[in-house]
Amino acid sequence: MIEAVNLAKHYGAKTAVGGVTFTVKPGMVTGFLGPNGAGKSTTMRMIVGLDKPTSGTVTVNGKRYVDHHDPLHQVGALLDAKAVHTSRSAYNHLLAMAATHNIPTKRVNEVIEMTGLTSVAKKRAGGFSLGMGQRLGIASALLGDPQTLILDEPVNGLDPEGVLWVRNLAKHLAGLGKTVFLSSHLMSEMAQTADHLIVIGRGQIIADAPIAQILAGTQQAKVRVRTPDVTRLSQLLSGEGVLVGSSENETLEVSGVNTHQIARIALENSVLVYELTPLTTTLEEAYFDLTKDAVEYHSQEFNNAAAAPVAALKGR
Ligand SMILES: Nc1ncnc2c1ncn2[C@@H]1O[C@H](COP(=O)(O)OP(=O)(O)OP(=O)(O)O)[C@@H](O)[C@H]1O
Repeated sequence: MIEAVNLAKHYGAKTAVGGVTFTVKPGMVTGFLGPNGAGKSTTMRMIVGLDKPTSGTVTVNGKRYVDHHDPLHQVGALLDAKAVHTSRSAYNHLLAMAATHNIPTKRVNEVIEMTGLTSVAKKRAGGFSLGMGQRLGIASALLGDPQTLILDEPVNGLDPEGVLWVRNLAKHLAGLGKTVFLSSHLMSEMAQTADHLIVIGRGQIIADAPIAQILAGTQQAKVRVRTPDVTRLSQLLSGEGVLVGSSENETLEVSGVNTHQIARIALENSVLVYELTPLTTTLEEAYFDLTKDAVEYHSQEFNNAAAAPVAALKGR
């Protein structure tokens, strides 16, 4: 269990985390989402005592991280996979960590095998690829078989097999009753892994809810309707609380009425309908909707001007 109360971190005039209160519960996977610079890593670093809060408190399994006598058994964290002694082998890195908690060598071998590092365990960690480094970071987090796991971007750089493995691992650990808190920018992955989401933007909590509630609550459910009589059906459906949009020929996207109501209105007015499909909101859509006012670093949109040099090259 992780409990943050009014947790804040300021760097001079910059507010990295602006007084957040949340609980990460055991027995489920909690995803931590937010735009670049939103405060995810700073929050995670404060949980494990790497950054000192400016104000507020955060505890893991009931105590501040620094007050635990056996921190590796309490909380395993992957925060920066590059934070290893580069000339040390993966095996020796884990062995050194294990020695601090009297963890037997058998467990070092176990986590090496679990994370698929067996063939490179005796190689210099400094020469590892991004993905192998991530695997070593995850192995370090698992070493003490902790009750709470904190994984900052664990699938970053992993191959598809590794991504699937992290997903199954997170679910498995949550199934054992552990607290699993992980961040990712990969929405489709988060949608398949997390039970609960905490969304942060500009250092403030934007949402803290089960994933199903976030998907259901952010946007009105839409129905895609295909009809040759777009204009007439739009007029018939338009009304209070009903929004009708048209994205392509013979297609309407309608919100505010369900499929049954649309079918009835079409039938009563003899309008032919080819298709009625309830559209489900993806986590990506829900995320964009939630964070639209909290994005600090905006990317340039692709337009014809931006694409011009590419088009010019192609034309050569
Ligand atoms: N040591 C520091 N000194 C000054 N500012 C910092 C420091 N660490 C973080 N910040 C700032 O605090 C804000 C939050 O950063 P943080 O790394 O927590 O965001 P994040 O949500 O993890 O972002 P990303 O998704 O890009 O990893 C950013 O504006 C960042 O520039």
